[in-house]
Formats: sequence, C-alpha cells, structure tokens
Amino acid sequence: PRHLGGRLLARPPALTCPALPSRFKISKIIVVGDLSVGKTCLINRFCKDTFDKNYKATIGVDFEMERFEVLGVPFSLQLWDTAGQERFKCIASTYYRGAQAIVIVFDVNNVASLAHTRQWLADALKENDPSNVILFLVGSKKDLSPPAQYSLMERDAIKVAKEMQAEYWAVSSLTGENVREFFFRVASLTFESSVLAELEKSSARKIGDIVRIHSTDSDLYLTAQRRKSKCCL
Ligand SMILES: Nc1nc2c(ncn2[C@@H]2O[C@H](COP(=O)(O)OP(=O)(O)OP(=O)(O)O)[C@@H](O)[C@H]2O)c(=O)[nH]1
Ligand SMILES: [Mg+2]
Repeated sequence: PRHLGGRLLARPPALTCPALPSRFKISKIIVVGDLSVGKTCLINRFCKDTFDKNYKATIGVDFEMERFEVLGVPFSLQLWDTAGQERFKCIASTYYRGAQAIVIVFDVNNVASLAHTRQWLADALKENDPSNVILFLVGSKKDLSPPAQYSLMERDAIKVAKEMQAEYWAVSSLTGENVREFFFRVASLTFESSVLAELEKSSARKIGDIVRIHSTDSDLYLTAQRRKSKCCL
C-alpha cells in the first residue's frame, strides 16, 4: 500500500476527499499509549516497512495515510500517531475527536504500561462516542519477551481487553510479526462499520436500498459447483 504522511503542526487535513462521493472512503484511527511503547515503530513498520532502534519521541502528533482496497472498494486509513510523553499529551488529545478506531498500545515487557491503558482509553473516549468506536489493545515488542514470561502477560492483557471490549493483538515491529495482519484487521473492521453506518443513514432516508436477490440454497450450491468445475479445467 502507498502512504502519505507528515507532522501536523496546524490544522488536520480534511477527512473526506471532495472528489470521492461516498462517505466511507477514509477512517480515522488514533494510536495512544505510554511513551516509548512503540507506537511510532508500529506505524512505520506497516507504512514504510522500516524499523529504527533509536528512540525519537513523537512531539504532539504525526499522521500517515494508508490506502487499501476492500472488496474492490478503495478505502484509506488515516493513522494518527500521538505522543506518549506527558508534556505533549495536551496537544495530542486535541486530535482524538472523530476516531473510528482507537488503538491502545502497551509494551508486553512493561506491566505499568498495560495498567496505564485504561487511562489512555478513558481519555480517548472523552472525545468520541463509545458506542461507535472500535477498540484494539496492542501488546508491542513481543520479540523481547521470552515465551514463559509472555504467556503470563498475555493472560492479564486478555483480561484488560475483555473489560474494554477491545480486540487483543500482540505484535513486534522489529520482526514484523503480526503487524500487517493487525492493520488489515483494523481496515476490515472499520470498513465494515463505515458501510453499516452508510446503510443506516440511507435506510433512514428510504427503505429500498437493500434489495433481496432470490436464491435458494441449491442455487448457491450449483454456483459453487460450476465455479469448481471451471477451475479444474
Ligand atoms: N525490540 C523492539 N524494540 C522496539 C519495538 N518497537 C519499538 N521498539 C523500540 O522502542 C523504542 C520506542 O519506540 P517508539 O515507537 O518511538 O515509541 P513511541 O510509543 O512512539 O514513543 P512516544 O512517541 O514517545 O510516545 C525505540 O527505541 C524502538 O526502537 C519492537 O517491536 N521490538
Ligand atoms: Mg512516537
């Protein structure tokens, strides 16, 4: 996927492109969590396929745009990489509003960073509608965690994720483990919720956008059979 990014100093870019008629083309994703847990590295691994072992604190907020195609429909994720450092939190939190998904990152080798995820979530939810936002809890730096130690941490992380009603993912930006899979999951869930929101709006205007196509189970079976025989030729 291609990306487009930069540091945001002033106004965030417009969330919808006027050339694109549909409203579900771009989803805003915010990435929050303690300083140095690996938020920037996670985004850079996915968007640029790079990894920097030196820590460079994010100042305020950065963003990247990733383009996808979901079921043939162009769809973009606008990834907002926020600063974990306390002194930048105030600037970063002004960008929380209007998120379709909140990604809360902690370091699987740092118990305190997991404990702090509840506060990060609470702060992000202040600016968003809790019933309309998809949550992900991401354990980072899995490569640094010996398996026995990791499984202890995973138990706690799954518990926290359940309480938050978030999906739990463990990743490593150093090795790339699970990074693509994670963002593809974010893209599919946010795409799905955008389509549902769009359908709800349109059915509020008029019932009839959803047309039932008559097909019986046996028709479906026949279609599958036909496809199968074609590919075997
Ligand atoms: N071994 C290992 N190190 C990682 C991984 N991800 C990040 N790091 C290291 O952790 C440090 C912090 O990473 P960043 O991505 O800058 O952390 P951040 O969450 O963006 O920090 P702030 O911008 O201050 O909020 C860097 O030195 C990275 O190289 C990982 O998956 N494995
Ligand atoms: Mg950062």
